[in-house]
Amino acid sequence: MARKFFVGGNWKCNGTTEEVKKIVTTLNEAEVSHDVVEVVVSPPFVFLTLVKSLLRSDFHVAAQNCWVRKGGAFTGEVSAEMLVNLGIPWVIIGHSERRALLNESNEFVGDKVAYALSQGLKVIACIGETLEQRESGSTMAVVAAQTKAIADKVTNWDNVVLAYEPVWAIGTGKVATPAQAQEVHCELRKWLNQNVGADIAASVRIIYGGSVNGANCKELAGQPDVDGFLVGGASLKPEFVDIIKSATVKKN
Ligand SMILES: O=C(CO)COP(=O)(O)O
Repeated sequence: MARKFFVGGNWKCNGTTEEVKKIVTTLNEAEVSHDVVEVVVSPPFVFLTLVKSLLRSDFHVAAQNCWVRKGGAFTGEVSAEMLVNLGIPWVIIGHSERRALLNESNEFVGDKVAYALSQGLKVIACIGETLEQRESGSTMAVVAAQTKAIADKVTNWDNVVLAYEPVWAIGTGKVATPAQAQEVHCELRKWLNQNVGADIAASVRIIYGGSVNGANCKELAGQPDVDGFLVGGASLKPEFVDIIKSATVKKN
């Protein structure tokens, strides 16, 4: 099965109403065919309905997190049921900023992914090693353990996109080289093949995140196991359109 190129824009904790409207206008005017690329933008919770109402219908919206189980007495949380109720199709789970700053463990992330899927959401599940882990040679062990915690709880991977985001590349301007990204994506696909199944390994999209911009996206997109991007800083700028258009590299 061909893996459709996927470009996500993670706006993180950024934006005002005016800025959000401006970004959406830029996206709506972009000459991009959804035949070659699936585009999903992820504003903060408070802007989800605004973005959904203004954004072109061939692009979709993701929340940046959701609660691990059914909603209830969990002050400050937003449940998967609420996202479904608002017609939000996607959610990002396990971003390294949440893993590091909010102590989300591999198991907690696995539980969240499983619960969100069970409610009908599609999930962008994030994994990735720190600089220290890379330098000590444990990159694959780390990302395999993160992926295993998801695989332990998930049987149907149809609605999962795996985002490999090395922590040392996030927001640092220090992008992984195309070879570094390809190496990990290829190993992850092998891991999925051995531990989850051949069909799933062949069909799951593994996207790269970490300092992707308009200048480096094409070469990264040219790697056989790079199926798209999860973009932070550059997704707030007009160059996000160039990143979306890097999908055409796969067509050549
Ligand atoms: O964390 C990221 C996307 O989720 C990547 O962020 P940057 O593109 O700003 O490095």
